[in-house]
Amino acid sequence: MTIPKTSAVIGSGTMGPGIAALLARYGSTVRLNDISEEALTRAETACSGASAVLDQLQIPTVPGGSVSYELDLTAALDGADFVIEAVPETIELKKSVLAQIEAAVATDVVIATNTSGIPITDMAASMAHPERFIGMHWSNPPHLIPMIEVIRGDQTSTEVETALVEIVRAFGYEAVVEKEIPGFIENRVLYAIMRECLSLLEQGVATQEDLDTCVKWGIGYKLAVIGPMRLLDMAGLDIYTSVSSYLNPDLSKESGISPLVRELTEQNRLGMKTEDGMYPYGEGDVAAKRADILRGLVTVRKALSEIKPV
Ligand SMILES: NC(=O)C1=CN([C@@H]2O[C@H](COP(=O)(O)OP(=O)(O)OC[C@H]3O[C@@H](n4cnc5c(N)ncnc54)[C@H](O)[C@@H]3O)[C@@H](O)[C@H]2O)C=CC1
Ligand SMILES: Cc1ncc(C(=O)O)c(C(=O)O)c1O
Repeated sequence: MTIPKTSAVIGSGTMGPGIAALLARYGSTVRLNDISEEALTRAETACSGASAVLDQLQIPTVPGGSVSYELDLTAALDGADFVIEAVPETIELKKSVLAQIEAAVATDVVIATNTSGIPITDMAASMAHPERFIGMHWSNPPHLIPMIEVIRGDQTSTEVETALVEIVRAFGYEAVVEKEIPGFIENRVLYAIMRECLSLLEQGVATQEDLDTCVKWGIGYKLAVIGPMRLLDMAGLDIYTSVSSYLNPDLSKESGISPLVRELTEQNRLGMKTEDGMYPYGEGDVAAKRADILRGLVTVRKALSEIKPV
């Protein structure tokens, strides 16, 4: 399967609209579904924004693609060749939505989940046809970050994995096919970074601004060009051995949720979505920051497409 003729994206919050816009750009007829009419209204703006970004990246439009916004789940799923689930990250909700999806599509329709790291096998436990269910972990923003993790559950068929890799590559994206482990690869590494940053912030060793500046320029910039395994060879494994001998024992071992994040979440200070989180946001700040982020990601994506990261 290359790009599916008809797709359904279930959940149109942070991730759904960008996923839908990319599928449509490549010619799929996409139905974007949500239980919230307000979310679907916001999604129309988000999809237009994502499409404008794809224009900036000069991604050609394959004729025939479209996005429609469907409050009714059965209507959204009617005749779908491919379904992506992108509802909130709780396994009970995902299982419930998967059951509804299975009831509405043919038994051979591929159902992919955008879970950030819930084991696919666990999610598939109550499915009638787990062989067609697979992890398809996009990174935010999905229409810009050209790498998707593909994760089989223990009953996912190899044909479905092959079909999904074909779809990912049809977007010109990197497909990383992985073993099933909580958090997969990307989030295990990302959350190790976040854990250490939050620990340094909680200890008063660094401010949010210090952490963002140091990680962006000292790590992110470098790792955008040089992968961490290649960087080990560049630095020298002897250096890594010396440094990790004293540093690894000193790194954060926090196994729970960061106390600071827990406190902010309990205060409903969730970040941009509530205009207050790690940073405060005044009038217009969120829109301005989002625009800056998109501008930066487009610029870097274009620059990186000039080279082949090592
Ligand atoms: N936000 C992020 O940076 C990333 C999130 N993910 C994963 O993608 C999934 C979605 O995440 P977000 O888009 O951030 O969540 P979100 O909370 O922004 O959006 C979820 C949407 O699902 C809708 N929804 C809830 N129950 C539903 C149902 N029964 N049927 C249809 N829609 C329903 C909500 O109304 C909401 O609009 C999660 O599994 C998350 O872990 C993956 C990569 C990145
Ligand atoms: C904080 C955070 N958590 C999860 C994810 C994900 O990839 O699932 C991301 C992301 O950048 O996509 C993230 O920033």
